[in-house]
Amino acid sequence: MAAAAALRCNPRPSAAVALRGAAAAPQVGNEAAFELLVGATEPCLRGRRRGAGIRCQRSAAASAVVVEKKGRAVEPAREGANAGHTESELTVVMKFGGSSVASAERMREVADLILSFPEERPVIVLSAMGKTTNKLLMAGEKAVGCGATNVSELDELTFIKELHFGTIDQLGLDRSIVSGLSDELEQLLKGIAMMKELTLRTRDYLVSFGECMSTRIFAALLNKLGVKARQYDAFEIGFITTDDFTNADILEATYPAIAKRLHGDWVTGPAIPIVTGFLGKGWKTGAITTLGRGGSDLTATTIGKALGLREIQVWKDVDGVLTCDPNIHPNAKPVPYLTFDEAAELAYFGAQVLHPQSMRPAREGDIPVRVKNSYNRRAPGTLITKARDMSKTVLTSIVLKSNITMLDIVSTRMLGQYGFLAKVFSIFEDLGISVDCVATSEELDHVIEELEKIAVVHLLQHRSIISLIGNVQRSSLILEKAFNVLRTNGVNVQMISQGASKVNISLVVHDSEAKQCVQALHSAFFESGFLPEVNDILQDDSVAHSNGTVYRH
Ligand SMILES: Nc1ncnc2c1ncn2[C@@H]1O[C@H](COP(=O)(O)OP(=O)(O)O)[C@@H](O)[C@H]1O
Ligand SMILES: N[C@@H](CC(=O)OP(=O)(O)O)C(=O)O
Repeated sequence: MAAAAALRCNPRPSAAVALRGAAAAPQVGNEAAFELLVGATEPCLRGRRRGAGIRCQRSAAASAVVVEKKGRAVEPAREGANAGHTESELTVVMKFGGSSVASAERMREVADLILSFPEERPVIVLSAMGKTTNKLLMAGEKAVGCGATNVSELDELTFIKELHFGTIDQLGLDRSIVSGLSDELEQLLKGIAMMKELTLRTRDYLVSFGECMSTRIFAALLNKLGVKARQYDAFEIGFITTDDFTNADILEATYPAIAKRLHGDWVTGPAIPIVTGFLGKGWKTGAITTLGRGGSDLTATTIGKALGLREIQVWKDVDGVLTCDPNIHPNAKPVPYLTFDEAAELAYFGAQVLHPQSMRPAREGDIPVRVKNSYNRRAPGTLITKARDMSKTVLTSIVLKSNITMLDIVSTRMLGQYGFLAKVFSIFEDLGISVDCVATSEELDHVIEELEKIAVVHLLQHRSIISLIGNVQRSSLILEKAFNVLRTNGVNVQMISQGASKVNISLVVHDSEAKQCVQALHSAFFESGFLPEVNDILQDDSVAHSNGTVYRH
């Protein structure tokens, strides 16, 4: 597991506690300091996305800027989330994650679920079956050292073949749907074994087999059920990305390209499009890229925006976005409504339920996102929109990101605050490391070596970031309650930071105390009657959207 880092820059040795800063325009006063929170796998940097001038995780800023500059999708996409749709148009995108399509039985249920909405004309986005992506990665790692002759015997390869061919058999489909891909996969693993290396580019090609196979099987199932479906590999229909293998960003050209292809095909011969999630094509290399783990959510929202669909649905194995990770607290309960900002913040700070970049296209297209449970269709889920009534909201959700490394940086030279901060950022930039993506200790070593030329650097490992997502207009109330809980539990908070987006307060604590902290905070905020309004909201099954439309579950 890659280490993550929280970074605290203190240009004035006298400043004791680092409280926020904006990298774009550090308005730090004489006594204040500057701090960053940086994460390995997800971004946690204040100000980073707001123009910090450094490379962002997943190069998100790059593509986002292009999108914003050039505006939204072109024809035939419709304007706005609520544009009227004619019979000839696709209406929603429904994304099903790996857990939703993990077996033949699950595929049947998902087919049944889709068909239970006869009024919809959906685009379907699928992830790889179950844990296929992990197995493919493991097979690749093992292939590097096992020798070409032993590849066929790799447990992971056997598992993947059995899962997919077994599913095909149980569904009464033809094995030829994926046999070519299966052979190609084995060949690729042999190639990796011969080369004794697994590059990021090869890694993306390798994991693409998961989505390529699941979508072929599912399209064949629908066709067998008498429902016309057409399979698409995202990298063949216009998902154009940067060439940042394993973490590619979707480029602007994607929107008109996929709109043209999907809409055009639908009009000439209606068939439910079944699209591979997670995958794209690098614009320079032409090679298969992936959008980062969990990237199928982003595929779905990209399609939603491109086609100007009425709604984006992401079907998971939980009853929506919950008040915290259910693996940390069994009493985590669904959050009925969220804004795009809240959902994005939640995802950025580590809630596994949504891909960190996935809210961007939905927000830009103003398309509501509904998070639903494919195992429990009747659960209302979470509706994510541009705005919601925050008057009763205090706290929405608590997110934990563990295994963070904190860098305490104290200036040793008279560079002045601005110069010092600029230098700190440029060190990361020069090393080609995203400050929120300091992935390995080796990378950290280089950073520290450089930083030590201008500062005294303390490395504090095994830290966790606890993010309190909610109404920061009520930050005093949140902090009062949170510190009360932490004090009662004898926990020492090592850093505190409030996001510029006004929906997030982050606390850094030691890893060993983090889980217990989240549990205590969850109990205090969501289970002790402190927030009766949450229960009020749960009773209410509708919410007024900013444009006056009332959405109902
Ligand atoms: N705040 C949260 N709300 C809901 N689920 C969460 C949260 N934090 C972590 N999770 C985890 O995220 C999982 C769902 O995300 P993911 O596995 O990516 O779904 P899928 O593969 O179906 O797209 C849940 O099973 C849950 O364990
Ligand atoms: N299969 C990819 C992409 C994805 O989105 O998966 P899921 O929807 O199951 O999180 C992954 O495991 O990362």
